[in-house]
Amino acid sequence: MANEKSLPLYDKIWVKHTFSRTMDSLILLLLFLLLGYRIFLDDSNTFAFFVAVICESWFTFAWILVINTKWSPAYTTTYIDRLLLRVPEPELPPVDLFVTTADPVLEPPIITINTVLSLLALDYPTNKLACYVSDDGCSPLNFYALLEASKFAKLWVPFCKNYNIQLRVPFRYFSNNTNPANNEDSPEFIQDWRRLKKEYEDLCSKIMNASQNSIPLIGEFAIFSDTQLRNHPTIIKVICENKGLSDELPHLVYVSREKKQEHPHHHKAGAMNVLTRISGVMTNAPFILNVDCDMYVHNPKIVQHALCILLDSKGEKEVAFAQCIQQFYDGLKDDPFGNQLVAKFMYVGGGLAGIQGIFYVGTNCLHRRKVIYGLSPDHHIPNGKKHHDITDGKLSEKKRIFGSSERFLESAANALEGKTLASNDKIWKYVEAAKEVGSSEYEYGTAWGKKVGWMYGSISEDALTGLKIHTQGWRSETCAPELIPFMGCSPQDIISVMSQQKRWASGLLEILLSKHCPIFGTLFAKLKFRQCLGYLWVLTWAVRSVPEISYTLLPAYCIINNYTFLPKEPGQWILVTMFVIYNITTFVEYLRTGLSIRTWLNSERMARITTTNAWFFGFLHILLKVFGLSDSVFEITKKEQSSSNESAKENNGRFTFNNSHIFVPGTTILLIQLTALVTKLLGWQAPVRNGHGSGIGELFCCSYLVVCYWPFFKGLFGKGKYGIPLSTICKSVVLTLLFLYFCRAYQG
Ligand SMILES: O=c1ccn([C@@H]2O[C@H](COP(=O)(O)OP(=O)(O)O[C@H]3O[C@H](CO)[C@@H](O)[C@H](O)[C@H]3O)[C@@H](O)[C@H]2O)c(=O)[nH]1
Ligand SMILES: [Mn+2]
Repeated sequence: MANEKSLPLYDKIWVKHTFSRTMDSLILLLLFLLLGYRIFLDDSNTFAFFVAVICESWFTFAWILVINTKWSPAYTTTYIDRLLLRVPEPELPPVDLFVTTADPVLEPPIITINTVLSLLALDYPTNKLACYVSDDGCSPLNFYALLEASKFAKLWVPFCKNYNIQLRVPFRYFSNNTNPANNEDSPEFIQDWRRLKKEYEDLCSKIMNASQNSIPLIGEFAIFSDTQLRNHPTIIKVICENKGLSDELPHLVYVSREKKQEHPHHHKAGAMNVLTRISGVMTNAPFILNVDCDMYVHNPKIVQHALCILLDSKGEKEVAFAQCIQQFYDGLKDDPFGNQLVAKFMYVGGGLAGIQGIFYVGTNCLHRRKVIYGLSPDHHIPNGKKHHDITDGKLSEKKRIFGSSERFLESAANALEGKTLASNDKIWKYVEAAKEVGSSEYEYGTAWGKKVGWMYGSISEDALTGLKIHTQGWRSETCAPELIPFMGCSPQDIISVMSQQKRWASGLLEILLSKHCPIFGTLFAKLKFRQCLGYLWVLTWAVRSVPEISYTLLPAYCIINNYTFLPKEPGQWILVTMFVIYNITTFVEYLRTGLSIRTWLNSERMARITTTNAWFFGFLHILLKVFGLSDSVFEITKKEQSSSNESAKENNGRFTFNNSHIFVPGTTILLIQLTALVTKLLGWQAPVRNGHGSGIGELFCCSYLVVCYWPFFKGLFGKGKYGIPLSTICKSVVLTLLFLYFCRAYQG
C-alpha cells in the first residue's frame, strides 16, 4: 500500500518523431545551402536578388525556431486511481471555476449557461467547487439566464451523476441523443430523460423570450437599471450557495466588475484579476480552473486528471499549471479557414511540452492560485537564508502588492502558505468585501497586472501571463486524457478568423516589444533558452508578414522586369527540392494526425492568406501604436451554437468579405500575380538585360500564388457577401498600379 501511494500520479512520455526531425533538418540544411550558394557562388547583385536573400534569411531564422520547438515532443498520462489512493475523494482540494463573458450578442447567454452547467456537473465533490461568472457586458440577460440555469441545474446535475452521463452539456447532450428509447435504458431513465429534455427546452425558450422582450429591471434586476457598458458599479450576485453538503449544487456567483470611463479595464486580463480577488475573498481555493464562455467541459473528470499533474510529488514543486489543448465542435469540413489548429497543437504544443511546457492559451487551464499570486518555484528550498519572495515582507509591502483589502490580504497570505479556508460556506457574508476588491480603482498603485495576477500590456494576455510564469522558472504540462477535456466554438467565417488572427499576432508582437520579452527572461531570469526560442517563434508572427509579402511580390516583379530572383543553376534545384520536401513533410504530418488531404491543402493556403493579411495588419497596428496613433481593442470572436447555425453550413467554407481593410493585401497580391501572368502571356515583358531573364521558376511561383489566393479570385466575381467590395478592389487596383510604377522606376 505504502508503495502504491508513492507511485507518480502522472507519467511523461517522450515521443520520437524521427520522420519530422529528419525532414525538418533536411529543410534547414537546404536553407543554409541556399543562402551559402547565393552569397558565395552567385554573382548576381540585382535588387530582386538582394531582397530574396533578406527574406530567405528571415525564413531560415524562423525555421530554426520551428525546428527547436518541434524537436523533442512529449505528452503525459495521468492516473486518477493513484490520485484517489493518495487523496481520498472527500479530501480533494477545493477548486474555483472562472468563466468569462463579455458581450451577450456575440456570446449568446445560452452558450455561456451551457458552459456553466457543464462545470456545475463536474464529477467532483460539489462542496469543493465554486463557479464565478464574469460578465463584462453587464447584461441583465446574462444574469437572468444564469438564474434560470441554476434552477435547471438542480435537476441536471443529479441526473448526470445518477446515470453517470458522460456528456454533461445539455445542448450537445440533447442534440446527440435524440432518442433514448434504447432497450438497455430503464423506464425511470427514459422518464427522467424526457422530463429533462422538456425542462431544457423550456429554459431555452425562456431565455429566447427574455432576449427578445427586454427584462423588466425590478426586484433582483433593479441594480441593472442605471448601468452603461463602460460606466457601472460592481454587481455581485450569489446565485447558489453550497451549505457544505455534497448533494447540493456548487456555489455559483455572478460578477460584473465596476467600469468607469476614465479607468482602463484591461479586457480579459482585468476580468480575470477581479475574479481572482473576488474568489480569494469568498472561497480562496488553491486551484483555479478557467474557461472561456464557449468552452464546455467534455470530460467530467478533467479536474482529477489535471490534479494528478499538480499534486504529483514532483509536479507539486515544478509545475505551475496544467493546460488542456483547445478542441472545437462542429468544425467545418476539411477546416477551410485553417483555424481548428489540430496539427499545430500536436506538433508545436507537443514539442513545447518537451521543453519547459506548453504555453498558457487562456482557457482550459488549471492554475495554482499561489503561482498567480507571484510565488516562484524555488520558494520551497529550505536553505537557511531567507528568500526574497512575495511571501516575505511587511504588511505595508503586501498592501503595495495586493491592494488594501484586509480580507483579501488575509486570504492571500493563506493561499501563499498553502492553507485553505477552514470553511467555505456563507459566502454571502463576503459580498461587501468582494465589491471592494472588484472596484475599478482597487488596482491603482498595486502590482496587479505587473507582478501578480494576469499580466497587462498585451491583448494576448494568455501568452504573456504564461511567459511570466515560465520566466520565474516554473514548468507547465499538457493534460491530455483520452476523453477530450473541453470543447468550444471556433470562428465559422473568414472575417472572424482574420480579426482573431490579427488580435493574436498584434498581442504577441506587443509582448516581444515589452519588458517581458523572452530574451530578457533567458538572460536575466529562468526562462530556458529553448523555451525562449519557442516563444520567439509565436511572438514574431506579425513580423513574418513583411518578408512574406515581399517574397510574394518578387516573382511578379521579376516577370514584369524580366529579371530572375532565383539563384543560377544548380542553385535553383535547392529551392525546388526544398519546396518538395517541405510539402511532403507537412502532408505526412497532417495524414498522421488523422487529417484529410484537403485539410492539408487548406492549411497551406490559409497559412499564406493569414500571414499576408491578418498578421500584416497586426504588424501595422503595433507600428501605429508605437507612434501613439492607435490603441488596442479586444475584438471579441462571435460564438455560434453551430448545430443550429444553418448559414455556416450553407456557406461551408466559402469566403465572405466585408469593407474591412484586412482584405486589401490579399486582393492586391492576387491582382499583381494576375498582372504578371498576363504580361508574360502577352509578351509585354521588358527585354532581358544581363543574360538572366525570368523563366519557368517565376511563372510557377505566380501560378502557385494564384492557386493560394483562389478564394479571392472567386471574391472578385462573387455577389453580395461573397464578393469583394468595390472599395477594396479600388484600393487594390491603386496599389497594383503603384507597384507597376515602382517596377518601371527600378528597372534599370
Ligand atoms: O473585455 C473582455 C474581452 C474578452 N473577454 C473574454 O475573453 C474570452 C476570449 O475571447 P474570444 O473572443 O473568445 O477570443 P478568442 O480569440 O477565441 O480567445 C483566445 O485568445 C484569447 C487571447 O487573445 C484568450 O484570452 C482566450 O482564452 C483564447 O481562447 C471570452 O470568454 C470573452 O468573453 C472578457 O472577459 N473581457
Ligand atoms: Mn474563443
